[in-house]
Amino acid sequence: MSSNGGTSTSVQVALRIKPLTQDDLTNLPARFQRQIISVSPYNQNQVVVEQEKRQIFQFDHVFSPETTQQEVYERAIENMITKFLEGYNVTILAYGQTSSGKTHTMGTADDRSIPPESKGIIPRTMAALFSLVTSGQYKSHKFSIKVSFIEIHNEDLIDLLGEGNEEERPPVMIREDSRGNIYWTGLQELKVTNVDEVMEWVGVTDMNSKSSRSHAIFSVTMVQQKFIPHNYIPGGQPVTSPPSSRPGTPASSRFGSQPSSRTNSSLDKFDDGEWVTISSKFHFVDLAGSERGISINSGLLALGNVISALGDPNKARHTTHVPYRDSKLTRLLQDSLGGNAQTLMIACVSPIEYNVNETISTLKYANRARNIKNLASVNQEEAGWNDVSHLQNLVMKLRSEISSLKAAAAQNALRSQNGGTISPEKVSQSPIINGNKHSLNGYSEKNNRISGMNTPNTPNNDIIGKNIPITSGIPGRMTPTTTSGIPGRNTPVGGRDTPTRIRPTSPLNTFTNGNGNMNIHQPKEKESYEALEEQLLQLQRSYSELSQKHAKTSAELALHQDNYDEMGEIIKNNDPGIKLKVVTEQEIEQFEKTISSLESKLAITSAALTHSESMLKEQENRLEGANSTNEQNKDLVASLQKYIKELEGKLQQREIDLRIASTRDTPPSEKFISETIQLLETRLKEKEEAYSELEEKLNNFQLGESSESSSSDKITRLEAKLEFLSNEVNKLRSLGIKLGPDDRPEN
Ligand SMILES: Nc1ncnc2c1ncn2[C@@H]1O[C@H](COP(=O)(O)OP(=O)(O)OP(=O)(O)O)[C@@H](O)[C@H]1O
Repeated sequence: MSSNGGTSTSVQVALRIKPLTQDDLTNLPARFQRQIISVSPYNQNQVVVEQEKRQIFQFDHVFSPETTQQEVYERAIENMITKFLEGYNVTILAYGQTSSGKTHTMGTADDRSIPPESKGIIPRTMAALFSLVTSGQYKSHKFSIKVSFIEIHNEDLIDLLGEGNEEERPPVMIREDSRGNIYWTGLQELKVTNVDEVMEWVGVTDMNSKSSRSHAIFSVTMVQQKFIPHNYIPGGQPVTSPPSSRPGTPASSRFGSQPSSRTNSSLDKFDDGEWVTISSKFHFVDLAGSERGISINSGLLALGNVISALGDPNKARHTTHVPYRDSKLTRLLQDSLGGNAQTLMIACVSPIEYNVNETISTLKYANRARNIKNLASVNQEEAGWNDVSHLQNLVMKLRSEISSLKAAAAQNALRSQNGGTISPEKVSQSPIINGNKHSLNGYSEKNNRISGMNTPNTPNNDIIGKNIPITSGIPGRMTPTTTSGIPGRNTPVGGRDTPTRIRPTSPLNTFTNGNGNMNIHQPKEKESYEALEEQLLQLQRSYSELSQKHAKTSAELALHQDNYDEMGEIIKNNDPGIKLKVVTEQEIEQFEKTISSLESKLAITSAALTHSESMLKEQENRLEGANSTNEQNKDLVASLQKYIKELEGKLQQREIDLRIASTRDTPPSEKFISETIQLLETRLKEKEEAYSELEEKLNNFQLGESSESSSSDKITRLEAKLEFLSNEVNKLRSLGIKLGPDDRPEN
């Protein structure tokens, strides 16, 4: 599978705000029904959350509560179908709290009872896909479309389309190929040819009863064969039509309609261009309710960690490890997040205040996902390069072309010898032509021999087998020529010449005029002849390599088969002298199940550990915050204490003033006087204490701690206060008030 370059694309994120439903209106107290989220009136891709503080979030699309299913499809999904047909992997994920509209949006639970306008993304996409692949636009393509549907519940993979008893089915296993593509085995994949069939399968799974704690993944795998003419201009119109089928392979049906065919000779058909195989997969993921993520669902937890590792710009810069293996969900979505896929996340939210915390958390989560970068590329390979029969045919065609060219060259040589004309007899007598004839005969014998040996493949079946290994069959096994007697064993065509990977050219087009007569210029002809011979040599080399590989594989297979047979014999004879432990397929399956369950447990533990770590970090941050608040509070208490002291001072002063004022009209009593004196003494004492404190500070004053002028200012202020107090005392004395037993009033 070649990657055609690869385009870096960000994960697209759409936000969908659900309308207030009858359920919300009846079940929630009216005071919580206030709508707190809306589309910004200034930017259609922004939402505004109105709470104590206003928050604005930006997305690639924002769908208001009024947006219809059709509008969501047209604005966000339609272009992804085009990408899927171009050969890109596509993933759409619906994220959000329970009842936020994920299933409604995806159409995961759609069946016949759903009115057309309410149908979700899956039925709309499938309808569009089938309509496109059967349209004239893709008439030169052959398609094979398969669907699968799985549920992930507590790290268990459940095949929703699986037949029979769940316990008896092979375990669903997640695998990664050498190119990093994720695929799964043991899963039922159903070939579908129209949207009704698809929705029937979806309908029988009863997704309406899907737990909000489980994830549902509906997947479409598409394999298409496309004919690319040699004079193909990328992005432009193909210049020629493709042949009806690849040579040596019967044409497979394209949902009833055959690709258009020309009335070309088989050589023309073959040489016009090449068949390429494009395979792509489309995942529709309806995630579990996000509010349960933290407490229950390790998949969502791991998804959060993956998004965080890929989407948080600070982390993404330093993180080399992305914890895909922490859960089955993230493992399945590995190539959709940061890998080879075009990905859209639809974040679903409720509009009302009651759900505000979950809404904000969804908005933040989705916003982070926008930073994830994928590297999407078309999954394409030329058809037949792993296919022996295809390569054999290629060798035959090239040999035939060389023979024709040799014949033409001889004819030309004779024509120039005879002044431009040539009789048929002369042609047949020509030694060159005889040589040709001989070689043509030789070729034709070989041709017969090869055709007899080959089992033509049906391209679609062959390709699907290679790309999506489903059950225990060996992926990518070629259709063998069975001579060894061992079922399924591949046998190479030993000792034959070898083709190599080249683009077939069209020499006949180059050398044939409109009437089909030869019109050959010798130098040109020689060049082409040499080029063809070179191509043939290359093909022979490559073919020989392929044969050797086949021989090796066959030998290995034979060895295994022998061991297997030997063991079978031992078991059959039940020889008590030999105690051999025979590992049966059932045991392997059992091991795989145990490994799978251990992996699940490990994933849950690892996800919980990651979660605990993040909780710990959060607690540490909170503690740090609390400490700093504490410090601030201490400062506040100190300044408040100071303020209270000041107020107390003022109050005392005010009391003194009042007492003095009251003595003006009536002579003060003994008690009054002694209380006033006590007050004044306290005040004086306080001032003295403050004064001595200041004096001490002044003594300890270090240069640089405070300016000299500010210290002297304080002293001046204190001196003024002292003066004020002694004035007050004098005033009291002048009123004849005795301020102590030894005091002498002024009169
Ligand atoms: N955009 C919408 N328009 C009309 N009704 C909607 C919309 N979105 C959701 N609903 C309705 O709200 C209810 C809850 O939606 P839905 O079942 O899709 O939520 P969910 O997020 O899939 O929940 P869960 O996590 O439990 O699977 C359903 O009755 C659905 O029809």
